[in-house]
Amino acid sequence: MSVNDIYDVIVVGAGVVGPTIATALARQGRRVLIIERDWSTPDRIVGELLQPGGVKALKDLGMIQAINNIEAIHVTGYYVKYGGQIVRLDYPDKQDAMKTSPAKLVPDCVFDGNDKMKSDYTLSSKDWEEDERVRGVAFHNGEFLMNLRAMVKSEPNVTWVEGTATKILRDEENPSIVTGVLVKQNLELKTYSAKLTISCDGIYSKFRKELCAENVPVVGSYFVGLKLVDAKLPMPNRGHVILGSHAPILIYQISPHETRILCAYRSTKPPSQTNDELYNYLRDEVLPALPKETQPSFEKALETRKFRAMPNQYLPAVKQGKETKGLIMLGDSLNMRHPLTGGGMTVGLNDSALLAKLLHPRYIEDLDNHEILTKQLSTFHKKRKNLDAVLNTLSIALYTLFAADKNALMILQKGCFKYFVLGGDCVSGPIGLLSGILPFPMLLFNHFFSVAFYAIYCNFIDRGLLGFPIALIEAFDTIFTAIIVFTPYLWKELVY
Ligand SMILES: Cc1cc2nc3c(=O)[nH]c(=O)nc-3n(C[C@H](O)[C@H](O)[C@H](O)COP(=O)(O)OP(=O)(O)OC[C@H]3O[C@@H](n4cnc5c(N)ncnc54)[C@H](O)[C@@H]3O)c2cc1C
Repeated sequence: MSVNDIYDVIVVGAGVVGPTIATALARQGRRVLIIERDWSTPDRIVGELLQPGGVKALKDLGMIQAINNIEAIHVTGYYVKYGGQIVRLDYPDKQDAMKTSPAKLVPDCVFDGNDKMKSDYTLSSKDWEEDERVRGVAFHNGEFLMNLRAMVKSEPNVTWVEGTATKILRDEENPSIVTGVLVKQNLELKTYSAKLTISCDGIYSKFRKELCAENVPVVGSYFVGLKLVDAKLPMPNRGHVILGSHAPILIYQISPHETRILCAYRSTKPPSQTNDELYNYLRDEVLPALPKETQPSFEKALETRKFRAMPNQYLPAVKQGKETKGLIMLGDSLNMRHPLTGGGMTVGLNDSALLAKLLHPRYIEDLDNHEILTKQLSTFHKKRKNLDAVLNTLSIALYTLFAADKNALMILQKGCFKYFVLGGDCVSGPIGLLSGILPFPMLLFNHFFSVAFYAIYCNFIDRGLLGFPIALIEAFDTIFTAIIVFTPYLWKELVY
């Protein structure tokens, strides 16, 4: 075992979030070590659609170039299909986005490296700049990551190593203080020390239990991913959401020839591929629900039987810096939500931008000043809440409605679609919330319960005069269900 230099910061994990916080802190003059177990291009089905709120955070971090030269596809909103009906949801106006930027959480802080973000931004073509609406972007997750990694590696204050962090090291005299990590590099164990360790080790984080052993992720369902080749989509440059009696299906183009399809699977256990259950579900329930023009590419993908499943987990964030000092969780190791709304990277990148601002040397000169660090982490916990409460609660609530498996949820699902059909604020509000542009929990509350009451109203109309008594009973059940699927999550997100 060898003892290496002491760094200001160790970042564990070079996925989506790790390189951004490492780069931001290095640009503030900190000496940063970033540890990743595998620097080669990952091939994953996660993190392929970045919402406009995430694009903005990436700009804020001075790393917008990471979406360059990867044949990324710009995204202008959503296409939602419910049975035979279709509704188009456009992302919000840029003007609204300017007024409500989540990146303005700490308005008076500017990155030292801000100038770097002006150059070479392929998607900031005239077309992009002149579009009056904000945009999202879809890409190969692996290629996006490789751009982020190239950027962090090029920072003069950054040292990078390939190895697996195996243990968090604590001060012998005061074990509440984290002093670094033990890393397995080839077959050797190395000790790296730092004033601050930031763990961005993702969904299966080894280290989140160091902060709070009781806060464990809950698997709600699975997503099964397939890659479609040269798929025809009814509305290109949009995320496609297909609703019906099946669990929700998501489709978005990730490169000129490839399109991702994620099919939700209502199970808390991974779907077995050893029998035909999954194949039959995809063939019998998913295929007929898809838009006609998309079906041929799906059929081809189905025949390859190359299905990849990922768990959809929920994990509320805990307050950091109190009991364990010198260790911060960021990204999926801190907080997870349902991927249906594609909010994970937006939360992670906004958290990264906010944390970097709060750790700027003008606020905390020495990162081992635990008193100030605890204060800044408390501010971090408070300031991240608005955006994160919106994206996390919305993801869980929408999934519950869209994967409806009981009558009250089906009423809510139908009502939600009909609410979108109304247009105006009934679209701009929800899509502004989902895109990470409107970080207002009360707005989410208003829209959610407007959907619930509208769903009840629509159900009364559908049932007619004769069905009034049934509709009345269903009204109580629906409002009760709406409260149960929504308020505990919003409460957890805002209060803890
Ligand atoms: C099915 C699915 C689809 C999703 N789709 C989207 C989407 O379209 N849009 C969106 O915004 N979000 C999406 N998400 C969420 C998104 O992928 C995550 O929020 C995001 O990747 C989190 O970034 P991260 O850096 O925290 O973790 P990751 O990106 O997973 O990075 C973790 C990194 O840490 C490394 N690592 C782990 N342990 C160690 C260790 N011990 N030592 C060294 N290195 C280590 C890993 O190799 C990896 O590189 C999806 C999630 C799922 C499950």
